[in-house]
Amino acid sequence: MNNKPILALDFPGEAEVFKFLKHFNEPLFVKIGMELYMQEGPDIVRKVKELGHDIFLDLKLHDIPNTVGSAMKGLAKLGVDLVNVHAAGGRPMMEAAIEGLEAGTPVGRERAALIAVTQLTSTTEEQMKTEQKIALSLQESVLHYARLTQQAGLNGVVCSVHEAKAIAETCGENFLRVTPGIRLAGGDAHDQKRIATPDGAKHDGSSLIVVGRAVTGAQDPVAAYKIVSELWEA
Ligand SMILES: O=C(O)c1cc(=O)[nH]c(=O)n1[C@@H]1O[C@H](COP(=O)(O)O)[C@@H](O)[C@H]1O
Repeated sequence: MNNKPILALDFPGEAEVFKFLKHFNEPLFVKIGMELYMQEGPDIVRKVKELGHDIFLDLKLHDIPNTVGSAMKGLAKLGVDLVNVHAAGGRPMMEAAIEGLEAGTPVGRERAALIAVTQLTSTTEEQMKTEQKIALSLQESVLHYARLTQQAGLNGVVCSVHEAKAIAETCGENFLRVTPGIRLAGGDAHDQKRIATPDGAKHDGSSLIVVGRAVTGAQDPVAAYKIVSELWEA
C-alpha cells in the first residue's frame, strides 16, 4: 500500500473510470466506493487492479456481525489493500469483520488493512447531537469510536483531518487516520462539512488523504492531482 493521495473513483460506470484513468501514466492509490461498485460489481475491482493501482474498497459495511463477517470473507478474495466498516456497527461486528477478512484472504497474500468510519466528514457536531442524540463533542465521539476500533483490533479509522492528531496521540502513530473531505484552498466544499487542504492534512496528522471531486471535477484532473500530491508530499 503506497501513501499517495487516494483518488475517489466516484463515477457512474466503468467507461467513465477508464476514460479518467487513461490520463494517468503512473500507479495510483484509488478508491472504489458504493456508486461505482453498485453498478459494476466485483469485476471493476479486478479490472482496476490489473492496471497496477492500489485499491481502497469503500463499502462502509454496517450490519449484524454474521453478515459483515461473511461479506468480508468474500471481499477478501478480491485482493484489495484497504477496506472499511462503520464503527457504529459495534465491537462484535468489527471483530467479525477481521475474522472474515482473515478467513477469506488467500494463503500467501497479505490481508487488506481494515479501518472503521467514525463520524462521516459530511456530519456537523450539531447534526450529530440532534440526530444521533450523542451528548459528547464531535471530537470526543470520534475519539471514542477510534478507541473502540482499536480495541476490536482494526488498523485505523476514517475521520476528518480535524480529529487526526488527537487520534494519533490516543491510539498511536501506527493506527491509521484516513481523512476524506480534502479540498484545495478556496475550493467548493460540496456536501462535506469538516474539510481541510492536503498540506493541512499532512501538518495535522493524517496518515492517508482521500480526494475526489477536487480532482475528478477539475478542468484538468492531472494538473489538480499533481497539485494535491505536491502539497501532501511537501
Ligand atoms: O469512507 C470514506 O471514504 C468516506 C468517509 C467519510 O467520512 N467521508 C467521505 O467523504 N468518504 C468518501 O470520500 C470521498 C470524498 O469525496 P470528495 O468529497 O469528492 O472529495 C467520497 O467517495 C466519500 O464516499
